[in-house]
Amino acid sequence: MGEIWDLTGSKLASILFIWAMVQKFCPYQIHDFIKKISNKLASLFDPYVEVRFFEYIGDFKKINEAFSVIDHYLTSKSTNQSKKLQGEFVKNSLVLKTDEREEFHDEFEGIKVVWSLRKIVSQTKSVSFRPPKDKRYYNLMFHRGHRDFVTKSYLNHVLEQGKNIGLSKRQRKLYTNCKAKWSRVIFEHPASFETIAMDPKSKKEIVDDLIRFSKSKEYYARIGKPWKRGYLLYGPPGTGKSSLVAAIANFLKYDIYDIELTNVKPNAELRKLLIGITSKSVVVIEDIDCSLDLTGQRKTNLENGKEKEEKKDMNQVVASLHELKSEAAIENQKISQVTLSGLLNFIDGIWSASPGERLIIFTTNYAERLNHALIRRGRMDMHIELSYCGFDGFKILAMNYLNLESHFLFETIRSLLEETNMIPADVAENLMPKVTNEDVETLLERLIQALRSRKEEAEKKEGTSGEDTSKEEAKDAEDKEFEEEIENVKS
Ligand SMILES: Nc1ncnc2c1ncn2[C@@H]1O[C@H](COP(=O)(O)OP(=O)(O)OP(=O)(O)O)[C@@H](O)[C@H]1O
Ligand SMILES: [Mg+2]
Repeated sequence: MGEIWDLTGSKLASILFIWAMVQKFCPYQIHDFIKKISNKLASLFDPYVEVRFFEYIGDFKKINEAFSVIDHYLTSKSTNQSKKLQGEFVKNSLVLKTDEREEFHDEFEGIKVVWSLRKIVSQTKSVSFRPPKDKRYYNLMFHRGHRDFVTKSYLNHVLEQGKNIGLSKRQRKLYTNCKAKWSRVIFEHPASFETIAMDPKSKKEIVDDLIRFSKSKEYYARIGKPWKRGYLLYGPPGTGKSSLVAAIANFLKYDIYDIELTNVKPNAELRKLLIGITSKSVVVIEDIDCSLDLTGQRKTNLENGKEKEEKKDMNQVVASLHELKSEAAIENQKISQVTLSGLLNFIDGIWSASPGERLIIFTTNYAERLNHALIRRGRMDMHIELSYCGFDGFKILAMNYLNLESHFLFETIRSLLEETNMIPADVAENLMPKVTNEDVETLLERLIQALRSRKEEAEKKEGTSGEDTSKEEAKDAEDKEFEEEIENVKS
């Protein structure tokens, strides 16, 4: 054994000596040539290919998206396998990651690869207070025989999975517009389909439609239509239209873009806003009927006497505001600048041309006031009515607010809800304790009381309207008698 080491040692010493001579006396061309040959020789004995994905592109200037997508993929897969983990607090929750020293072995369609997180330690001496940054990168190693498979199929799989994981984990945003600019806050609304009180059949239809839509990328491409869908939510105030918008965004894990049309000058600003809307988003225009110029029907109504008066009043208000020359007056003037055609262009034009899945939702209290062109199928594909609280809706609210599945008072509530109209917001309000320690029975009794008085009010109204009609009928009969008398006198 010792002899072998002696022999190898002396051979190694001779090779190093010759290499030193070559470096000293040979010209550079020969030097490079020998280097190339030695690299080729080395690759013959090393069959592995390595790919590095750096965290930053350039000099820490731009984040490499591939790195973060791979990070999502590996974090989700490796935490189940790794023996050494690292804990980090990310956005207020604990995330476990594979320790930097650990390798992660992945297998896809029978091909094995090895991932590791490495870093190039910075050698530069920093003059600032900040410590110099190390260059972190993910290293992917695989057999060179699988080069094509890994660089195409496997990496596509990693990027797709990583993107989906990233999207489901990201903190979603609520965007609102001030003129042509979006400002954003973190979107954290607790609404979900489980907590929305509405007819279970329509709820199922919406959920099915959303699932179908979110999985239909190829379908939309095949039929040559943009990957968009429009919903019109209509119903009285307090029936859950805004809550349903939040539940839809939560279900799809989309951002929300809440457009305030009265803040927008048409066309130019609307177009600018559009360009800023990203994929996987719900665009909402609440109370769309409140913008006068959006409703053709309303324009014709303005010709009617009562509405004419309203218009006159409006003009007076606007005029007096103008007199004040306040900023609010100028803003008010903008209301009339939003046009129906501007909005139709918004839905059909550039909006449709931009890639990615998007949902557009209009809400209104008066669906019948909207111009047909705006809500026809193809623009607003689903028309969803949110209405007064039924017994199914009540049971959901009782579960949300009281954690109550059944109670002997439920039957009384069922029959009262069948006999009278109460919006879910009012039912919910009655189920909320007004003082501490109010028990379930007291709250249900209060709701029953509210329903009974609502019913009595409705019956009284019906009674008075009945009286009114009989009064009118009596007056008509009197007039007729009077006319007949005159005719008789004339003849
Ligand atoms: N269908 C519902 N399911 C659950 N909660 C509801 C429902 N409807 C109303 N609520 C409750 O009432 C409150 C008001 O509801 P929401 O703002 O969604 O009504 P809306 O239909 O958008 O009213 P508006 O037409 O005035 O904008 C919500 O915060 C929610 O707690
Ligand atoms: Mg609302």
